[in-house]
Amino acid sequence: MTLALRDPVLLETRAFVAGRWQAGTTTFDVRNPATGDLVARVADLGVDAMREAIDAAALAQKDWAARTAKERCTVLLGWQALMLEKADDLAEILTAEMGKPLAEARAEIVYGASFIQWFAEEARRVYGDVVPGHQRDKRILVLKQPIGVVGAITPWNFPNAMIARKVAPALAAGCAFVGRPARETPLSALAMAVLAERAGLPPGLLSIVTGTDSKALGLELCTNPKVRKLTFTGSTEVGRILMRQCAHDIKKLSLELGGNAPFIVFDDADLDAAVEGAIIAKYRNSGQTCVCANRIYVQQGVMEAFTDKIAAATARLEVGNGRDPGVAIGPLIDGAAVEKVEAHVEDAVRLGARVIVGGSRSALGGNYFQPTVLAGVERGMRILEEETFGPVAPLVAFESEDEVIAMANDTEFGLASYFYARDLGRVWRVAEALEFGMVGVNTGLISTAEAPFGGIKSSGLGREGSRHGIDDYLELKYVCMSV
Ligand SMILES: NC(=O)C1=CN([C@@H]2O[C@H](COP(=O)(O)OP(=O)(O)OC[C@H]3O[C@@H](n4cnc5c(N)ncnc54)[C@H](OP(=O)(O)O)[C@@H]3O)[C@@H](O)[C@H]2O)C=CC1
Ligand SMILES: O=C(O)[C@H](O)CS(=O)(=O)O
Repeated sequence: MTLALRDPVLLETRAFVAGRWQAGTTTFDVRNPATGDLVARVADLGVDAMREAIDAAALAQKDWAARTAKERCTVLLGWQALMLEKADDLAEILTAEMGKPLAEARAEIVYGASFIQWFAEEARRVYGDVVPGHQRDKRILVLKQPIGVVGAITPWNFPNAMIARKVAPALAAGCAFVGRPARETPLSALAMAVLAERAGLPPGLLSIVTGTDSKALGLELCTNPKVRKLTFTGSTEVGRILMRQCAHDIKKLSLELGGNAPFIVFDDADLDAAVEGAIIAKYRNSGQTCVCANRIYVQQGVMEAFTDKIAAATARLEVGNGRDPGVAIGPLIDGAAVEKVEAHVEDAVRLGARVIVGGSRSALGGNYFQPTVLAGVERGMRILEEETFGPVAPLVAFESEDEVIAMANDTEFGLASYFYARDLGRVWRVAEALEFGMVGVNTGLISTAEAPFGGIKSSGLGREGSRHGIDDYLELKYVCMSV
């Protein structure tokens, strides 16, 4: 498969390790989820390369931290500008390796670049404190200093933005960064590294180590004492493994894990707005985001009207190759993902749910699944208990506010949640009662660099974005000065 890139150099297949492009001795295939076509063969590196990257990062970080915040800001803004300038090429690469519709891929590039801009600006506002002394001869200072070398492990569903959301605060804070992208989607991260080098990031400060042995590469990041922080986005199951592996060194951790977002439609909602929000919250990235609406609760009095509207809107979603104009639902990442979605639908139907739209694999075959609306979904069905990570909207009826709050909170996860209502008292009560890190009120799209993205309970630790996001890459130092 040949990509039509204006800047073909961006399709880099070597790993970026310690300031050098390394081809390694073996490669692994990256295939297009839409067609199965080979996109590229990428360097398959191992633990030796990871150690080399970490060693180089530790050296480069000292000088980077010694630069002024304005100097770091300037380099990062140059990188951001290059990402935007090359957005079309970066989107082509992203869609080829991950499958999302081209318009969504381009939006992801802009989203990723917004984190680099945001934290470039935040770099210059990392303020410490001067505290009134506790004794006449004491002066108290609080310094904020970069934590050091940061390791990152990122998933396939946002192969640009999940790197950007981590590397931006890390570099802005004065840290160094060693990233290991998912085997399915390494090309977006490598293209970002090409642009980082062009932007003037010092050699060794940023490494992207590609390889199929995710366990060994991850273990090195977790256990190498030079790595002072690990940031991970992916499943809760893997997050637990990484957390255990980091325990020996007491590494600082940021974990963006799984979700099971409720989407609640009250009887005082603007139903057309609620349907628009549900379509975005459910079907963005073909349902493969951790903040997708996984459960849709509709108050009984508006269930029929809402079902008709969301069914009509879902039926209009075109399924196909993400490169084709007008496609809203691309392929899922692989066959296992399709099998999981299919199993959730089959389980729900077996237990009494009704298919209103879709309900099975697309006639296109391969990794395509029809956007689906299920009615009559009830507790005990897998589709409510587990994260589907696919284009299926399960509708659950409820009667009262208290009932739906209890159902919405009845999950180990606590990442995103959404509800539509217009009564002011209800909006306050529900927003405060939902046990999630993020609440969308009358909107189905909440992710932005300005806001703290993250969850509670089994959805993870820490926040990415906002003025809070850089704190996870800093250490506080208390200086008590006797004068
Ligand atoms: N909270 C959030 O922002 C997000 C959460 N997620 C969650 O992740 C899941 C889907 O994404 P998915 O990529 O399949 O998640 P996984 O957790 O399977 O994989 C995420 C990353 O971890 C790597 N990995 C897997 N096992 C290990 C290990 N033992 N040690 C080190 N690294 C490992 C993978 O590499 P490889 O693929 O090469 O094995 C990949 O790069 C869903 O639950 C979703 O909710 C996903 C994205 C965002
Ligand atoms: O990985 C994800 O699912 C992203 O965090 C979703 S978002 O940031 O694009 O909303």
